[in-house]
Amino acid sequence: MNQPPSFFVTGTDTEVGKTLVSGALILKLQEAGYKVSGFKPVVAGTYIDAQGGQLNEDIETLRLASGLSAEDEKICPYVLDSAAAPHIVAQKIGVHLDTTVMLNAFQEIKKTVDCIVLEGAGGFLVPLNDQDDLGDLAQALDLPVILVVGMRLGCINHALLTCEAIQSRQLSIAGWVANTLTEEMPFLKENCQALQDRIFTPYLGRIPTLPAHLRKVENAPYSLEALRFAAQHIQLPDNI
Ligand SMILES: Nc1ncnc2c1ncn2[C@@H]1O[C@H](COP(=O)(O)OP(=O)(O)OP(=O)(O)O)[C@@H](O)[C@H]1O
Ligand SMILES: C[C@H](N)[C@H](N)CCCCCC(=O)O
Ligand SMILES: [Mg+2]
Repeated sequence: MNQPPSFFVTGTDTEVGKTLVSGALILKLQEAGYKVSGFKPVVAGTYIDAQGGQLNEDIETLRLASGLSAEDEKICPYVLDSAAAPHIVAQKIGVHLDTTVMLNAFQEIKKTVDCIVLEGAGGFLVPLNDQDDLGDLAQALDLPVILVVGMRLGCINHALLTCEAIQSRQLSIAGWVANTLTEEMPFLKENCQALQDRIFTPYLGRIPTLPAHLRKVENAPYSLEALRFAAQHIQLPDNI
């Protein structure tokens, strides 16, 4: 069996469904027979769970999808408490977000799995420190990118800008996903078509609005059921 590539999942913005799609991709790669782990280079925003543990929703979702327990491999080297731009939160507490630390953490996990689904933080050019941003990390890893488009007004421009930024770094876009954040988006079909007409990379599918019982609750990860629902509506990039 060929080794699949790892993927860098980015989005048109923060809160567009990158975690939902990353979890769904992990499930699909597992279904295809691969050992997969999620990875986050940095998270910003934690909550305290019933057992008093300090957790992050994205890490817990990726851990759940990957079938990892809390004791397993650490899938995020930087866990910051405040839900804000990571480089600002880090600076406030005197932490330098170091891309080398992220690259090393990624490579360590890579030794234990066939492939990694890395979820970015916010959009593609979110800064990590005064020099580097997430696009630099994607470039250093040289990973194919999967773009999640959160279907809301403004997403056409955001999607096209993001594609330009990815391609200007000589990275390939393995595909893009339309994620229907709300049912009420006017002209949803036309917006999807406008994107398909302008993004010349594989369209991996459209995730409908999650049914009410699958919606994510605050301070908790997505359920496996929600990730399975999303997985049913997307396909893996070709040749996997
Ligand atoms: N298809 C969908 N239907 C309904 N709600 C959705 C859908 N996709 C995402 N959401 C909601 O949008 C919010 C953001 O989703 P998610 O956490 O996956 O985004 P993200 O891009 O990973 O955000 P971040 O930048 O914080 O990592 C969540 O509250 C989630 O429940
Ligand atoms: C806290 C949030 N959920 C994300 N993890 C980080 C989003 C950073 C956005 C920064 C920006 O583009 O202005
Ligand atoms: Mg997320």
